Amino acid sequence: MIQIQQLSKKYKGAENYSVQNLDLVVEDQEIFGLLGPNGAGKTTLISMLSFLLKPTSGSFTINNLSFKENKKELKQLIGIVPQEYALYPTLTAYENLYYFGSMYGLKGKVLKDSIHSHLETLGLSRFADKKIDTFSGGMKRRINLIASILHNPKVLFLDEPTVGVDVQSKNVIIDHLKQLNANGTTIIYTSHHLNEAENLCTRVAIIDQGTIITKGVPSDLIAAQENARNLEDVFLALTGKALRDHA
Ligand SMILES: Nc1ncnc2c1ncn2[C@@H]1O[C@H](COP(=O)(O)OP(=O)(O)OP(=O)(O)O)[C@@H](O)[C@H]1O
Repeated sequence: MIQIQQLSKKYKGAENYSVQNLDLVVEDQEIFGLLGPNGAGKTTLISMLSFLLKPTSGSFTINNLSFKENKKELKQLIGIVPQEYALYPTLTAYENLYYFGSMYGLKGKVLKDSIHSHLETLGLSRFADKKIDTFSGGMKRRINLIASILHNPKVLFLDEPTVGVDVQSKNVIIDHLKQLNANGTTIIYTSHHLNEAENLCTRVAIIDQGTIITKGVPSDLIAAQENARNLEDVFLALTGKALRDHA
C-alpha cells in the first residue's frame, strides 16, 4: 500500500507549488491513474514517489516503509518508467537491459532469463542485438518498460507509458501492464489517454494545480457527474476548457 501525506513540491525559484499538500492512499494491486491537464503536477508527483525528485515537505510510505528512513529498500521494491527514454543509443537492446538489470543487483542466469523473457513477451526478441538508435519510438518505449521491470518490482510507476506510440505498440504495452498487475504488481501511471484510463484503472485521481480535485472508480465518477458519458466529460467539467499554456 502507498500512503502519501501532505506531500508538496515547490521548485527552486518557482512562485507556486507544483504539488501541494497532497494526500492519497493507493491499495495493493491497484492500477491507479493520475490524470490532469498539462502542468497539473503529475510528473512532479510520480518523480517524488520514485526518488527522482526530493519533496519540499510531506511524506510517503510504500508497504509501510518510509521514504526517508528506508530509501534503499524502497528503491529495490519499486520500478520507474520515465517519460524520457533513459537508454544508451549506441548500445544494443540486450546491452542496455543488462546494464539496467545490473543496477538492481541482478546477475548471471537470472538476469539473462529475465531479459529474454521480457523481450519475448514484448515482441522484441529478434532485435536484442540491434543498437537502440535504430529503434522506432514504440520499440524504445517497450525497452524502456523492460529496463524498469527486470527486477520484478512490487510497485511500478510509469509516466505516460504510451505517449507517441502506434496502436500496436500501445496494445502490447497495456497488455503487459495488465499481466504484471495480475501477477501482483501495483501500478501507478500518468496519462492523457482518458479512454485508456477509464478501461484500465481500478481508480483514478484528477489533479489540477498540484492538488487532487476528485478521485475514485471511473464508473462512479462518471455516474456522479451530471450529463457525463465518459471520463473525458468528467475531466472537462472539473478542469474547464481553458488552455494551460505557460512558460
Ligand atoms: N524543473 C522545474 N523547475 C521549475 N518548475 C517546474 C519544473 N518541472 C516542472 N515545473 C513546473 O511544475 C508544474 C507541474 O509540472 P509537471 O511536469 O509536474 O506537470 P504534468 O502534470 O506532469 O504536466 P504534463 O501533462 O504537461 O506532463 C508546472 O507548472 C511546471 O511548469
